[in-house]
Amino acid sequence: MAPKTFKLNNGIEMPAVGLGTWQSAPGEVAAAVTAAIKHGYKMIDAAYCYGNEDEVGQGLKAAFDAGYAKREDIFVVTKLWNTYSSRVELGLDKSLKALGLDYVDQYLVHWAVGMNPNGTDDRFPKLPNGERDILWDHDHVATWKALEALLPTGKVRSIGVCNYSVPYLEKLLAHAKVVPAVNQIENSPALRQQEVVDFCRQKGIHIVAYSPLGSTGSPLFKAEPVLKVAERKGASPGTVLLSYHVAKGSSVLAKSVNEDRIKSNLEIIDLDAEDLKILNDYSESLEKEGKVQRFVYPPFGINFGFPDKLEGKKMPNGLD
Ligand SMILES: NC(=O)C1=CN([C@@H]2O[C@H](COP(=O)(O)OP(=O)(O)OC[C@H]3O[C@@H](n4cnc5c(N)ncnc54)[C@H](OP(=O)(O)O)[C@@H]3O)[C@@H](O)[C@H]2O)C=CC1
Ligand SMILES: O=C[C@H](O)[C@@H](O)[C@@H](O)[C@H](O)C(=O)O
Repeated sequence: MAPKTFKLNNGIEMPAVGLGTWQSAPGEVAAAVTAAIKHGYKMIDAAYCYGNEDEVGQGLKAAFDAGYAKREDIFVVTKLWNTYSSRVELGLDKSLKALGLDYVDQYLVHWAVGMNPNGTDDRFPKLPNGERDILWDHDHVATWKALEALLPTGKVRSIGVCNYSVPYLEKLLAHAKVVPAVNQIENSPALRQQEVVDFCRQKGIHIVAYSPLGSTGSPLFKAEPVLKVAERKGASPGTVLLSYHVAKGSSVLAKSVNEDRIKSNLEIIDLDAEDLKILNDYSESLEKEGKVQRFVYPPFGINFGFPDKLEGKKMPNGLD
């Protein structure tokens, strides 16, 4: 049977499946969180930058008040936004306040980026030319050290990163006292990211797959190999796309604000070697043809070191 949790490198258990909340509209996300917990979700993924942590918090409270779960049964993840990269505890405190919680189960660096804390906007400061107001001398290792310092406060049970490629991880690990518990990355059969997945496995960093369904407006539900596995299993394409990660030993986050889809996304099935071969062959063919699909790549103008995106942009911190 597919595992329901995975043990992190600090010994705590992380659920295999979580509800995503990015782009979940105000007025919808609280109900989505409550419905998810009612139907058995044990993990909710949030972020300061999503601008909806207060509603996520309302959804959590409603679920706890209704007796669907207790606080300690739900693994709550949130993320440090780039304008707080040098004000880490403040960033966490703002998230905790919005969520109405006194601790989160996991706190993540959202991107290895610093953005101007005194710019035109709290989340997305811009330069007069419209570009993002990036701190080019930002040291992501210093931000990580500030996350490490949060552990003794009891306000976070685990810490990790998102969107870290191998070169960024190598630099981080050379200075880290605490190995990140997870690397939350975009991952799907259309973006297998084998290099960073293998590296993380070697280092004991658990992979959490985001945009597993291909994010908003996804073409993956119609991809022929996904449909083939769905037919073999008598399951929906969504179930195949989510079960694929759990079969590979990763956790997976699926966003929905629709109660039926929220419910169905919790159905994880066992994929066998033949199913995984069909999906892996699909990934390999996309890689060979240079057709891998990365659905989430915000316009930071930074080279994050992912092999499919080495487009000559600057890397901060002398990485290039
Ligand atoms: N760390 C990071 O930088 C990032 C983290 N994330 C996290 O990962 C989560 C998931 O990724 P996300 O990019 O949202 O995309 P997903 O791959 O989860 O896809 C979400 C989209 O698929 C639709 N959908 C959901 N379930 C089904 C289903 N069973 N059948 C058909 N359509 C479905 C949703 O619409 P509807 O709501 O109408 O059902 C929505 O449009 C995010 O919400 C966020 O929490 C995501 C991106 C980056
Ligand atoms: O978590 C989801 C994504 O990383 C999202 O936070 C970013 O894409 C953000 O909207 C941005 O534009 O930088």
